[in-house]
Amino acid sequence: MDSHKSPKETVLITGGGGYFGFRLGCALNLLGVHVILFDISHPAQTIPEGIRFILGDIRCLSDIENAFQGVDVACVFHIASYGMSGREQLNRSLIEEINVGGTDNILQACRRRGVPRLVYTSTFNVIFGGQVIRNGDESLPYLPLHLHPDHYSRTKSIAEKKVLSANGTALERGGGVLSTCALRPAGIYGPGEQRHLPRIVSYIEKGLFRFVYGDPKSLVEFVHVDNLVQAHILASEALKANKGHIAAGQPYFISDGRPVNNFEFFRPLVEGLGYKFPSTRLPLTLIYCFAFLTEMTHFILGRLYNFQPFLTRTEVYKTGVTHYFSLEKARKELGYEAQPFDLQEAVEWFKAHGHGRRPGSCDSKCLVWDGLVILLVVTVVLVWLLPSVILSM
Ligand SMILES: NC(=O)c1ccc[n+]([C@@H]2O[C@H](COP(=O)([O-])OP(=O)(O)OC[C@H]3O[C@@H](n4cnc5c(N)ncnc54)[C@H](O)[C@@H]3O)[C@@H](O)[C@H]2O)c1
Repeated sequence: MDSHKSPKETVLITGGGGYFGFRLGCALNLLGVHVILFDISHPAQTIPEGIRFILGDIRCLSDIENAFQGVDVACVFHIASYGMSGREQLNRSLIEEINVGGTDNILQACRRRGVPRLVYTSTFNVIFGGQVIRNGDESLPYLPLHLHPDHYSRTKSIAEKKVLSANGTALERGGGVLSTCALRPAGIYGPGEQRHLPRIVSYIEKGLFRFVYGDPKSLVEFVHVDNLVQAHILASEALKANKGHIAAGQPYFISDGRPVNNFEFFRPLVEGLGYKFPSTRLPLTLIYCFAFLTEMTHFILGRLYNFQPFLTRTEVYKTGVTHYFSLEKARKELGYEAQPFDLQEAVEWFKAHGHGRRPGSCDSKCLVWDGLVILLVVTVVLVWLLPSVILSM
């Protein structure tokens, strides 16, 4: 953000208590921007001086209106969302209320309060739903809503369309129109990331990371949190009149620009924490069936015990099926250049927080988990084969 020309600009970040929103808020604060973080939960870290935190729910219009009281917000970064991974993925009504209803409320508040710019944090998943995509670009059509394997991706797609079609709508205060754009990030990583990495580390530590799956040549992408911060700041600038509103109404894919096999990407984390990288490779369809069974079990038992599913179908696709996108449009129109990062910082973060293999620490526990994993695989194979055996009788 151009801190020299607009040092007193105020921005509001929904989901500002979360991993990415907080990181973006801190970066903008360092640039001299006035930052308001708006979230239903407090950030995990101490809030730096100069940043204001407002506790509130995007499902509640009055909470949002209160956050806008007494300030002229120049840009909203709409980052808050729900249902991305693990057990959250299976709570359909909450996902819809937050991702769709919450986005409606934010757009309405922007128009009422005369906020001229909004950057929406979308996802690769609005396009990808398990089909192979190599170097796709923004001309690709949205995945039809009924083909989404999960409700989070479906609702992110609905919300992105709402955000982009709100571009150019009249503001009720101060004249002018609302300019909007959407950034579609790959999987986010970085030090202190709390959504994916701790889950992976806990699987490694429990000895559950005993196999990989899918084609070793399959490629996916990731984005370092600071590259994503850079992209959001550039997108906010590219919505301004002095940049010809070039980003207005536009979506952009954002990644590190380095397609990589999902499991190879995590190799430095596994080995950096002192564990052996698994050599067993299972077929993708087997794991997909297993994920399906896990989801069914959660559907039946989830009300009694809301356990964390080992993997969901969407997670199997996202990790095992090739999909990567071109950064050309983001480079040309936003000036985005991905910086080189790797998982080393994250490894150091986990070590500093007491993780890492101690000699002889997991051998007996691992035997138990090996037994359980074998049992699960056998169950899945049986459930998989049973219908065809019955049909052939
Ligand atoms: N993490 C990834 O790998 C990934 C990949 C692609 C896209 N995204 C998108 O990036 C964004 C940020 O992801 P993240 O990993 O930082 O997620 P996160 O879960 O750390 O942050 C989301 C924040 O939204 C807040 N929130 C949820 N419901 C809310 C509500 N009703 N009102 C106000 N705040 C609410 C949460 O409390 C949380 O702090 C999300 O929009 C997500 O869809 C993430």
